Amino acid sequence: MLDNAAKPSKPLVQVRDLQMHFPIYSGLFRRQTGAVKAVDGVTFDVMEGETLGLVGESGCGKSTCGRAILRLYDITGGEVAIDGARIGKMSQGDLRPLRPAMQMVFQDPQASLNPRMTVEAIIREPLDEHTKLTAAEKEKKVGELMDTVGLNRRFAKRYPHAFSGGQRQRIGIARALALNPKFIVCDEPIAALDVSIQAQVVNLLEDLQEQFGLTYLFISHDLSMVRHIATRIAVMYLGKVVELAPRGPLYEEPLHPYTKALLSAVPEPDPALAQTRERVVLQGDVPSPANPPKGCNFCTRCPAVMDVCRQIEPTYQEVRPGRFVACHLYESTGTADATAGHP
Ligand SMILES: Nc1ncnc2c1ncn2[C@@H]1O[C@H](COP(=O)(O)OP(=O)(O)OP(=O)(O)O)[C@@H](O)[C@H]1O
Repeated sequence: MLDNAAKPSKPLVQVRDLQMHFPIYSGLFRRQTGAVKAVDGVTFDVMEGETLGLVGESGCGKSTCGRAILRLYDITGGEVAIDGARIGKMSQGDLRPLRPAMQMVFQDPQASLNPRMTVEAIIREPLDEHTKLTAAEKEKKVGELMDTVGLNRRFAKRYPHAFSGGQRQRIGIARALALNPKFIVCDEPIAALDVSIQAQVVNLLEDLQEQFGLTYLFISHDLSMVRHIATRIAVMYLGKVVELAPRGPLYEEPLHPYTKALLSAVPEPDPALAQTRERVVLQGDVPSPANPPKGCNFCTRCPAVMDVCRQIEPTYQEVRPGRFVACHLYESTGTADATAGHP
């Protein structure tokens, strides 16, 4: 297991009040009648060399958040800085030279790899687009990348369908590594794989992080898996981060009622902690991100709901060193306002 917690580091990625709203059009004239607030005011840092886990139920906005950070979308609001470069409002042209530094590994290697391209061509494509290497240099680099991710070079001329799910994910990872990135968004990279293969891919990602000093945003709905790979974890609910904490404290003592509920459904390997953990069953469904509740987004399902929660949105604030929570239960104990210091 990788433990970066002790390494002092600086933020590589800074996300501030990020918003990604998808317009809803309806009627004869296709007028905009609303918006899906998939990401609605997310703030966090990803420290150099760390793995920040981003967890939450399906549809809470994790993938949209990852893609918006990489500027695969024109974001609705907020700012993103990568290695000091403010990219939130940059044009795609200005972003181009920065693209090599930030890459993505997708959930479904089957869908994300072009079935009509050989493995060699898939891995070489970013080199074709972003470098002036000669054909021989590219061939050498592709071979090295295949070695790095544990793919046999002999299979370079084969097509993705000839590979297993785990091997296809290795192809996706090799492609993501081709331009020597600093930051990789791993969007549920093992969710589509057999359980027996998942650990191998996680181990590969950890080895690569160590070898190349990579920084990961690791998106997953699987809290027991994230516990093994993430240094810190951000919990999302309905477009917002409700809690962010280092791995140990989050699992030992979750603060936000939503985190408590999520964790109560995860088997706890530590018997002492398992005894103290109360089972929280959430009532009702997640509201639509097109029509989130007034006040706190979680108020319609929160077991600890108070009157204020239905009126006023809680402030996302540092309630203990390194622990950020958006919940009225902790407002009075807050040590900082939302703009002073960041996770
Ligand atoms: N291009 C889009 N246009 C409109 N709505 C979208 C678009 N992409 C995502 N959404 C909506 O935004 C919300 C968040 O979706 P997102 O895929 O980011 O969630 P997620 O947490 O990653 O879920 P999952 O784990 O199922 O992928 C959902 O309600 C989804 O339907």
